[in-house]
Amino acid sequence: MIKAVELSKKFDRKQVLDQVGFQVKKGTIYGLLGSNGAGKTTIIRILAGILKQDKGSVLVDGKTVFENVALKQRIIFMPDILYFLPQYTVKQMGRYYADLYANWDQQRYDQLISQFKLENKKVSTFSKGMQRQVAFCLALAAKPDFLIMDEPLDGLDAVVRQRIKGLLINDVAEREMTVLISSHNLREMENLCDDVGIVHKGKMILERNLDDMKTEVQKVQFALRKGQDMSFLEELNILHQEKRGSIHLLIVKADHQELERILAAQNPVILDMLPLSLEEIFIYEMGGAGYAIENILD
Ligand SMILES: Nc1ncnc2c1ncn2[C@@H]1O[C@H](COP(=O)(O)OP(=O)(O)OP(=O)(O)O)[C@@H](O)[C@H]1O
Repeated sequence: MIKAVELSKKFDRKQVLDQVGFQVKKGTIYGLLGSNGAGKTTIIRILAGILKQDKGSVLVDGKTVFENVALKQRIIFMPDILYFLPQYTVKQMGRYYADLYANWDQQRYDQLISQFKLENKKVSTFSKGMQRQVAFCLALAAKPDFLIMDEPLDGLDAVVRQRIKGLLINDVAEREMTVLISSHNLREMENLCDDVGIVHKGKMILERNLDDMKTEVQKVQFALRKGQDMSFLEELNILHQEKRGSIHLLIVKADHQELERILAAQNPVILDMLPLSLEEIFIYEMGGAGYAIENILD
């Protein structure tokens, strides 16, 4: 498990992180979401042991990362700006990682390199997107227990992004790898993460389990007969309500079947339970804090 407790950090006099806390459970993927400058990279650098917080603590498997060599062996940190040893080819980078990481799997590295169709050239001569693919091959072949990545899918085309997501999900399912991934795009994280946390101006403003979120909030449209009593609506936890002609549209925090039962009991003329995207749930749930959400829905 990765556990961050009340992390605070100032740069000069600016409070960049203010008591940020979250947990990434073993064998799950956590998405750290936020717009530019929210504090994601700072959090990730602290987790990776590159930067020291002013206050709070970070524990990985119950231990601190800073200056813990044995623990660092089990963690791969993929920064937003990649660094490769100058002059090193794809194969040479593999040999370098083999020396660093006890779990290194050469066969897997060779497989991944051929799957991504990467030639054995100097990594520095590759495009940014190809360098990112090499970084993923290295990270996955090192078989870390913890993989911490800062905006890793940026600049990759849709096919490669999908392939990488598949590989990550596979390692999480098979080896119980624990993943923390930062992103400024909620849609990108929707089919990847188990949990997400939204950081805004250095504060954690919302943390949710995505499966729970999808089962807890419903969208429904219905129409009743003219003049029919609507007082049953007062019993519902309505996040959003609209009326178009005789049709009512509701976003409600409720169990799917329970809501359907309540509405069906009114003998409606029309009753449709509608699909709801994660984006819509966030927008309605966040209410007044919508400003922080808009930027991660591009
Ligand atoms: N070394 C530093 N010195 C001074 N200020 C810094 C430093 N690193 C980050 N900051 C400031 O801290 C704030 C948070 O930056 P951070 O890089 O953590 O945000 P982010 O969420 O990763 O943003 P982005 O999505 O743009 O990468 C910003 O206001 C940034 O200017």
